[in-house]
Amino acid sequence: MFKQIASKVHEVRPLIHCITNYVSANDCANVLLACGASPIMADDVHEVEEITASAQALVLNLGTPNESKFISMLKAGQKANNLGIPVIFDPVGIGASQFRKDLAKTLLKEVSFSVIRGNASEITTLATWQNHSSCIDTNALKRSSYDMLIELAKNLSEKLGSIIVISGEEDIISSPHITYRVFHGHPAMSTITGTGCMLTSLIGAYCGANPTQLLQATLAATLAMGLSGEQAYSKLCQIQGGTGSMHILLIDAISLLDFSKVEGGLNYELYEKLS
Ligand SMILES: Nc1ncnc2c1ncn2[C@@H]1O[C@H](COP(=O)(O)OP(=O)(O)O)[C@@H](O)[C@H]1O
Ligand SMILES: Cc1ncsc1CCOP(=O)(O)O
Ligand SMILES: [Mg+2]
Repeated sequence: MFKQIASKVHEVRPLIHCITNYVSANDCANVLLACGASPIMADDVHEVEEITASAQALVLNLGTPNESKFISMLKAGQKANNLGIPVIFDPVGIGASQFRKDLAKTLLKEVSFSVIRGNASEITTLATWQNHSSCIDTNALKRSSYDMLIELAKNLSEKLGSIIVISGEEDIISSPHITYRVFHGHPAMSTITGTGCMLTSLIGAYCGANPTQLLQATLAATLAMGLSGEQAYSKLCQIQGGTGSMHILLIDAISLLDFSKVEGGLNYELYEKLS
């Protein structure tokens, strides 16, 4: 199934419209090319609706926000919603300023997101804005922090109607009723900037090419990123490279990934609550 989802990206070559930050924009464009998609970064208000209309997915990334980029995000997001194009949101550094929080709150109100991907701190910040009693299960607080994050992802997904991805040492992918845990990746991935943004773009590509299977596409993209991180790190050790090489090796690995050739199999599971 994952092989089929990934192959579809190469077949369809979906155009992915990214309104994103200037730190990782180039990496995201290269990751999209590496997985078989076609990137377009465009954020001027005069063209975003037209570009979104010709795209198969829209990625909104809050990494370097400003007022005019925000207006563009709103317009592009609403256009995508009207046309049924999946919209993916990356709330980068959402806890860092009141400005980012206000922008994200408005986006969540005005745009319907197919997928929201962030690290644990970003998604926890989003969850605290929702109704506490339904979002944070107090029994879950007593269990391990991953159990707690899983409950939080599930509840947030139900509340917002979006697939929630919490990335990190373990990745959580949750719809309201189905939750997966992915155990791939490597700590070296967080020694370079933009790996989260790259994962969000990859999710955009996989969803854009597989719009009727958004949960499976999101899971496949998350597995693809984790596996690529592992393969990049293993090559990095062979060449005794540093973080600059890790950056390049990661993009290499995404372009070379073949799900049918994954040694050791895929390490993920459907989460089932024990209590
Ligand atoms: N300690 C880790 N072990 C394994 N994979 C990791 C680790 N930290 C990050 N990753 C991987 O790096 C990618 C980016 O995740 P993350 O670092 O959470 O995003 P962000 O850059 O937005 O904070 C994901 O594919 C995630 O699985
Ligand atoms: C460092 C930085 N500053 C603004 S956006 C950005 C990149 C963040 O990328 P990621 O969340 O993927 O590490
Ligand atoms: Mg991030």
